[in-house]
Amino acid sequence: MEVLVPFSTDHPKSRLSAVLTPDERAAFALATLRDVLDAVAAAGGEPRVLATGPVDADLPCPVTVDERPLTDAVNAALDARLESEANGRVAVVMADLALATPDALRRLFATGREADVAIAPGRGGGTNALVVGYPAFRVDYHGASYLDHRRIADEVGASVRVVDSHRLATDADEPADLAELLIHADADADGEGPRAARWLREAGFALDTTDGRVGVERE
Ligand SMILES: Nc1nc2c(ncn2[C@@H]2O[C@H](COP(=O)(O)OP(=O)(O)OP(=O)(O)O)[C@@H](O)[C@H]2O)c(=O)[nH]1
Ligand SMILES: C[C@H](OP(=O)(O)O)C(=O)O
Repeated sequence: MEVLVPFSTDHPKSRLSAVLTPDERAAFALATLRDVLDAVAAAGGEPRVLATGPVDADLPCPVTVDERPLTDAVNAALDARLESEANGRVAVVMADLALATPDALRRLFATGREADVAIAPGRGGGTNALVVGYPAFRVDYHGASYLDHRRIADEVGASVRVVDSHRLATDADEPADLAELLIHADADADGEGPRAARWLREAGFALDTTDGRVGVERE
């Protein structure tokens, strides 16, 4: 299954600007993208990065550059693929799913074969990953896009399955998400763990468990 991985090269991860400089945000976003591409390939998907501009790095898969906003770029890519492939399916997996594992993605892809649309919601109402096998379905990202995607599927008569996955629900959007990333990368790491968590540790981030909800602190 082809797996589109949208990636913003413009001002990535602006919601992390309180804790990371622009160069750090770009490096962290790239580390996370690489983790996601590896996990997609290990799950049997064929990743393709859908980027807003050229990616200044060697990536293990093709890159399509489309400067349009996220929703327009993804819909154009879905159109091109679903029209030409009868019964074909395309997945869209966000590049900031720092905890995505091959197992979690395999489950997403398998669920996507059982319905017209499979959605892995993000915490906070976003759509972190989906599989589309229904040409009339269109994405509409931002805001509570999980609810919007369910409504759109309903309107066009597409069946929906929801993938309930902690790993796919966690995206690296805000400083609190970095704690989530360190917690689970630490618990599951064999060897050095994924690049994104390693990058955070090397940048001096550690869990802050001193009081209340666990967060991150930086040396
Ligand atoms: N191709 C493409 N990808 C995008 C675009 N905007 C965001 N993305 C990617 O879509 C995913 C979800 O993005 P968001 O979390 O909404 O945005 P972000 O740029 O990562 O972070 P913020 O600036 O904090 O909103 C990430 O993988 C982004 O790299 C866009 O306009 N085009
Ligand atoms: C793209 C957007 O991501 P978020 O801003 O919720 O991370 C969404 O899932 O609709």
